[in-house]
Amino acid sequence: MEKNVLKVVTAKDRFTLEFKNIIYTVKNFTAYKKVIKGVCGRFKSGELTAIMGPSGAGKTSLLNILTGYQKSGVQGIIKCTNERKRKKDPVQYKNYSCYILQDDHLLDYFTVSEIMYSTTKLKIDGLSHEEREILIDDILSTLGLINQKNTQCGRLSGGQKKRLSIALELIDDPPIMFLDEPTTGLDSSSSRQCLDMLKSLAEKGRTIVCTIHQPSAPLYMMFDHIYAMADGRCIYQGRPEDTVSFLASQGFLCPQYHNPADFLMEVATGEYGESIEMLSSAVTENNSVYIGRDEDKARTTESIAAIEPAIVDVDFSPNKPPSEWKRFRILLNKQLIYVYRDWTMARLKFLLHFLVGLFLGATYQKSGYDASRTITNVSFFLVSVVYLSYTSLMPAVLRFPLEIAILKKEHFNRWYKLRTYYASFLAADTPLQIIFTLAYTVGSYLISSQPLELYRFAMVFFIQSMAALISSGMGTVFGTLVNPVNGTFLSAVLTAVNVCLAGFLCTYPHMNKIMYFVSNFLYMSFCLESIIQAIYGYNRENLICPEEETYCMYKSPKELLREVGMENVSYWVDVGWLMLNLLLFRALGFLALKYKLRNA
Ligand SMILES: Nc1ncnc2c1ncn2[C@@H]1O[C@H](COP(=O)(O)OP(=O)(O)OP(=O)(O)O)[C@@H](O)[C@H]1O
Repeated sequence: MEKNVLKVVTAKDRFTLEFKNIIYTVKNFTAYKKVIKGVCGRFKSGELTAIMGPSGAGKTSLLNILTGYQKSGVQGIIKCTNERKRKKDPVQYKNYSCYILQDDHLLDYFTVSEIMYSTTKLKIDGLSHEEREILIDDILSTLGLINQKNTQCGRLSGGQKKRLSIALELIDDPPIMFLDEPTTGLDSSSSRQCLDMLKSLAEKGRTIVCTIHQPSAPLYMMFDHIYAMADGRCIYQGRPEDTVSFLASQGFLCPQYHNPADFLMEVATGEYGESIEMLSSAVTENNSVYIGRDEDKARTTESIAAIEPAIVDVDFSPNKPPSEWKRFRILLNKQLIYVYRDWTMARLKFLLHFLVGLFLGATYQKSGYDASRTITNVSFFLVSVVYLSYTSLMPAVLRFPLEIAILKKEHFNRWYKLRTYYASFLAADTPLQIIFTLAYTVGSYLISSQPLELYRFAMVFFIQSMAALISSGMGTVFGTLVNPVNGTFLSAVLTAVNVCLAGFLCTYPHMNKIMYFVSNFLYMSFCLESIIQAIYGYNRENLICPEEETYCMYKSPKELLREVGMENVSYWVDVGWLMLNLLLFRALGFLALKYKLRNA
């Protein structure tokens, strides 16, 4: 398959984006603030457009609105038209666009070629291995990344990461591209390379819109269309070479040899007196001139006509995407490779769980059969459940904020559905949690001298795994909804409450009735109850009372069950409640992610 990524876009797939009276209001505690104050404009195919303006002017807000990333608080009309179809709704033209965010969220442990390959599989179905390789080489060569093909993403420079983010979106070749500050953090030569590449893409008929801070004069002149903003209003839109004459017509004379972009920003920030109101009114008047300019229309039609005869095999009908099942397998594979490569994620944790199991087992040695240490043994299981819960909860709380950044970008650009991502996450996370729990349970169970009966071991292992899985689910919810600091605090509070009400530090017969009722909803109380049943229930024989002890109160396991108020507890009912807890937190995790993606 011969494929050139800088192909010409057919007339039918050229999109023009028009927006009218866009108002964006945000709520700051009790007050409302208008961030965008009724702007209008048109971004055409074949043009590289820059949204410019001083910091806080509303550039990113406008871009978020045009991409459909920001929906709440927005009023106005966005219309996307092309030669054959009339599309009015951002949700519809979203299928033809991509949004490259300012921060490049990439998986550090994958090489450029691996991440490109897995993304081609997520985006396009039905290509052979060779065809994918050709497509990848083509895109990487175009973006000057071919020499970094085997470099890990984490080791790329800022500019290379930016180009890789663009390369990933070019795989399914969208005719509309939005980029938030593609040159921020790049030196002048990398900025030029980046704009050169965007310009080439635009010249072939794509609609390319990016925000930019304050370009140098040569970079400014590379754009086809400037959309300048200040204080939520548009203060100039037109060709870069017309900037100086427009400002002069409004009484702002640009000094000779001064960069027009700098001058525009100086005027925007009020260095030459109050200007925003006047300029935005002038732009509104001129809008009809720019938008409806006959000469422009003629130019567009002309350029399409000139390009069309050269078109070969360039239909933009979206590539055939793979089924969500295929995507699930690709994502799962990616997650497993990542877990394998990041040795702290699996190997280090496995080793630590095993060592801590040995350590705690040795600490509670003999407590499993010694009747004088029965209470100590119950505390051993409480400590085990707390340990396994906390070590599953905290990584999820800390990991998810990073995960969401990648998820937002990939989900927004239609790489996969949220449910596919979540299913692959669960499919990778569940066995991991179970393996970690096994690493802990084997050593701790044997060294603390618990009954050597396989079914009791299996019952304890099962409950401890449930504790780890439920906590991981809770961690997903906290990590998604709140920042790591608040997530850590919430986790600590929740664990402390769970420990207090687990039925050991304060036994059920001695517990306040309301607190006893509350404990019925806490997973740790079910965990402890069912483990005590597994160890001391099921007609366990009397424990051994050491010779040096004159009396062992809990020689009979039934006595312990009676004392802690658990003689009528059923292991399987507790398992049922734990399953419900698990389902609840996994479902909440999904809803939290959905909420987060909707309210990006
Ligand atoms: N959700 C929000 N809540 C409160 N204020 C907001 C919100 N979103 C944007 N703003 C405010 O709106 C203004 C414009 O923000 P925006 O990020 O669009 O500016 P910008 O031009 O992209 O700035 P910069 O170049 O510094 O990134 C800022 O004053 C910002 O604080």
